[in-house]
Amino acid sequence: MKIAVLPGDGIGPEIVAQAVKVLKALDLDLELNEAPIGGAGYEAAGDPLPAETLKLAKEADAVLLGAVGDWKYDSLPRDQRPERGLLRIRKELNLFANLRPALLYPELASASTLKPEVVAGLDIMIVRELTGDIYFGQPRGISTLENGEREGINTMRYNESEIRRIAHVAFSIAMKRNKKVCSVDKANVLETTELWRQVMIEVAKEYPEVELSHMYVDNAAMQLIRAPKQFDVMVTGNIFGDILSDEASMLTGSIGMLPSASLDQNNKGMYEPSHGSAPDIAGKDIANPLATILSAAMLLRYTFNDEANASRVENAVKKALEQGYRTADIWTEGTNKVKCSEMGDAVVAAL
Ligand SMILES: NC(=O)c1ccc[n+]([C@@H]2O[C@H](COP(=O)([O-])OP(=O)(O)OC[C@H]3O[C@@H](n4cnc5c(N)ncnc54)[C@H](O)[C@@H]3O)[C@@H](O)[C@H]2O)c1
Ligand SMILES: CC(C)[C@H](C(=O)O)[C@@H](O)C(=O)O
Ligand SMILES: [Mg+2]
Repeated sequence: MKIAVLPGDGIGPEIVAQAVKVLKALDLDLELNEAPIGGAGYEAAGDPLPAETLKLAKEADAVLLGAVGDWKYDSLPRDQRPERGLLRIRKELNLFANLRPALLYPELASASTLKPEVVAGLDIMIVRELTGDIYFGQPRGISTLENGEREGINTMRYNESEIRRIAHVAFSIAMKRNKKVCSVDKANVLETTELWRQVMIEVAKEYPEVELSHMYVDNAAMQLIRAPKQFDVMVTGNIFGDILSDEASMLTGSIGMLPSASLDQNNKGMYEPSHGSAPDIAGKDIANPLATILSAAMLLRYTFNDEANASRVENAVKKALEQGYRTADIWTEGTNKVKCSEMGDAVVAAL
């Protein structure tokens, strides 16, 4: 198994080290190759996605990524900023399907800011389209108008085939779950998402067993907090999925619990936590590494088809939580507050 390991910035190196520790403890035939991305790529090669890093990622079966970004790069030209490196690698590898499972481990019911009964038993799969939408649409930029005023522009854009392929991913996943897909759009206002809705309805005909519903994104944001367990699979575009997945992470106790898989048509994938580089807590060994460890489990499941080891890692996470280990973000009275590296050790010990 050839894995490109891209720790990135901020807490990236700390959390990726824990996931690597867990993967190594599994006794698999692993070839791990590390390379810089994001701010680390800019420092090393003047490019947030250095050519060497991209080559390594393309040659690997899968990519394990930490996070990118730091405030100190915010004044760089946009193409040199860390986030652009992440967007480019997603596009270059054609990782159009971003799976973000929001699953509540029962031990963390009281770590959520919502009432335990609202979140108990939560198990939502957010399917976010990842290589289209306003993130990539042209034209974009900031220009100066004739009257001297500046104008910022981004273009929300989806073509039919992009919507169709993410719809198939969502419906196929729903077939293995509770057979419910909620498509989230803003079809009452935006033509892009009016087309999104039309294509969802067309594709749904190929999956007669799956119940398709539609929800406007503003209502979806509210429903996720009001009654999150009504959802099974949620499918949505890039920007709405970015926002709703951060929101959903809090249902699981912390943003530090939400893993992700970004897949191409052949399940080659990049695996990363849904959260960012958390510059506010970087370098202190206090970040929650579980989202990254759970992303490594997704790597085993989706790219290597190794359900046994994927479940082994997930069960070890569950056991570590049952044993009372908690990083600061999920700590509650009566549990054992541990550092990031100690949480990694606890998961390894529970394998
Ligand atoms: N996929 C990615 O690489 C990714 C995702 C989101 C944001 N970013 C970037 O990260 C930087 C910081 O962005 P932000 O502050 O808006 O979002 P963030 O997700 O980095 O942090 C938001 C808050 O959540 C906390 N947090 C995040 N991950 C945590 C973890 N594992 N354990 C404990 N607490 C955690 C942080 O301390 C912070 O208070 C920016 O440069 C942004 O562009 C990168
Ligand atoms: C850092 C940023 C480019 C990224 C995104 O918006 O996709 C992040 O927020 C995420 O959710 O992975
Ligand atoms: Mg995000």
